[in-house]
Amino acid sequence: MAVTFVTGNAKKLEEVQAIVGSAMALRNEKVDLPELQGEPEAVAAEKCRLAQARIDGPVLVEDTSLCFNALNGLPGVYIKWFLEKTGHEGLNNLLAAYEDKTAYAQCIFAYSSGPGAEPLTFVGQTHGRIVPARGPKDFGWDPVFQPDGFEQTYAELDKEIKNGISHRFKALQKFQAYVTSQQQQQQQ
Ligand SMILES: O=P(O)(O)OP(=O)(O)OP(=O)(O)OC[C@H]1O[C@@H](n2cnc3c(O)ncnc32)[C@H](O)[C@@H]1O
Ligand SMILES: [Mg+2]
Repeated sequence: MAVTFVTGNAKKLEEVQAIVGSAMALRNEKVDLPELQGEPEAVAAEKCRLAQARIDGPVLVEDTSLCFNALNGLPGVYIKWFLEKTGHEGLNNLLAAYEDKTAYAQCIFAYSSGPGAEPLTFVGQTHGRIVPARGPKDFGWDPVFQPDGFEQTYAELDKEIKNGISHRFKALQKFQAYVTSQQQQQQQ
């Protein structure tokens, strides 16, 4: 049965489709789920329960955090509001008082196989640092995040390169490995 990926974010959906390709049957439902608070895994799991309440069958959601090491992981799951209210410059300014500009991007997919099933979570992280904005401004905080090992920001990197090293890619790899293992068990 096709898995329904629930997100209100068209750019996320594009990346998920590009990463998964034809390997998995995914359909999309565009629902604006509430922005929850708490620890990232708990937020992703609760988001999945809320999505499952609206969708019959297997459901997948993801929640993305941008975590500054100098701030012990904040803005974290609240990055959406920080970005919206302070912009790229504000994100840089948050770190003005600190030497340490390192950060990590984190994606947590939460999957429920059907109503009543407890969500499973799959975490992916990519480490890097926060820099003044460079590159196209069409996806979130991509212009201010420069992944380790690269001279370009996420926004400046070719899409295929971002999708081969990203927090989203790493989390999806784990999710896809889980799905494959489930399919193998069913065949036995
Ligand atoms: O409906 P959902 O899936 O929740 O979509 P959303 O846009 O609300 O997404 P989140 O709640 O996960 O909030 C994450 C924020 O980070 C942004 N974001 C997510 N993934 C990103 C990425 O790979 N690069 C840059 N910005 C990203 C996104 O636009 C939001 O502002
Ligand atoms: Mg959201």
